[in-house]
Amino acid sequence: MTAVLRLDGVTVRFGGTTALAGVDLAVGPGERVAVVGASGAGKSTLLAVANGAVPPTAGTVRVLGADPAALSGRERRRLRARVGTVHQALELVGRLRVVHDVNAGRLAQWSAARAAWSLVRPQGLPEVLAALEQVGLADRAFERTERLSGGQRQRVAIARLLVQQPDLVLADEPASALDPVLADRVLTLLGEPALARGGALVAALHDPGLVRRHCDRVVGLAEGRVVLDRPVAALSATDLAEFYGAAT
Ligand SMILES: Nc1ncnc2c1ncn2[C@@H]1O[C@H](COP(=O)(O)OP(=O)(O)OP(=O)(O)O)[C@@H](O)[C@H]1O
Repeated sequence: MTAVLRLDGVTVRFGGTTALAGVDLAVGPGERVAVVGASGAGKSTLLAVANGAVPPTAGTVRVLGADPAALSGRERRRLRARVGTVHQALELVGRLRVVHDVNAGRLAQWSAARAAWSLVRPQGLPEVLAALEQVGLADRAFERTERLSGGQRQRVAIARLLVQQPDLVLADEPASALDPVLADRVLTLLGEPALARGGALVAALHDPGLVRRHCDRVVGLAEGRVVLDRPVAALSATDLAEFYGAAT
């Protein structure tokens, strides 16, 4: 069975800082993996390596069966269309209207002409409005993204992923600015579509409750190393809390 995501001996160094140190990780179809660990443990770097944004200093990465570093520009673009990322910094374009920020999720699937025309006349509007409806923002579609609150922007980033329909979802603290009810809803929305297509969800999460309710497996990082890799069902009630406690 081909792993959706596979890291073998991945080390990432930024100058003198080692962000990841020899990480091995294989994520299979249908898995929902929580990446946990203290600030600076390497969670964001792991996600950045997985989406091809950061090349490993050593080791190999395979995303949906391909090595991003070995692909041509066109192949990399095709792979990017199948990987959905919710960044910690969200990477929305505040001056654009919400509808365009949501459609940015499909740019890698569109021709340059269609992408440009979409800024004049938004393409695929029914899907955009349906995605915004799912995150409770249908009435904000034509507002400028910069006028939304932090939690609302986070939901725009989720809607972008919903129209993209990726096979691998990489989410960096996707619910950090949301109230508990919305956080649960967003985690469900993020995971279900990818899993239904035999894909996977890998999410850095700070809330042990979200990990328990929405993930099957926990990978704990400390100083760039994997120090915990266990099914959620095998964690005792206090294990996670202890790991978070020990990791902070
Ligand atoms: N672009 C970069 N340049 C230099 N150092 C970096 C860079 N990105 C990350 N680092 C360093 O690598 C280490 C891991 O950072 P990373 O952002 O992956 O941690 P994290 O677990 O996601 O933290 P947080 O929970 O605070 O987001 C840290 O020491 C960080 O300072």
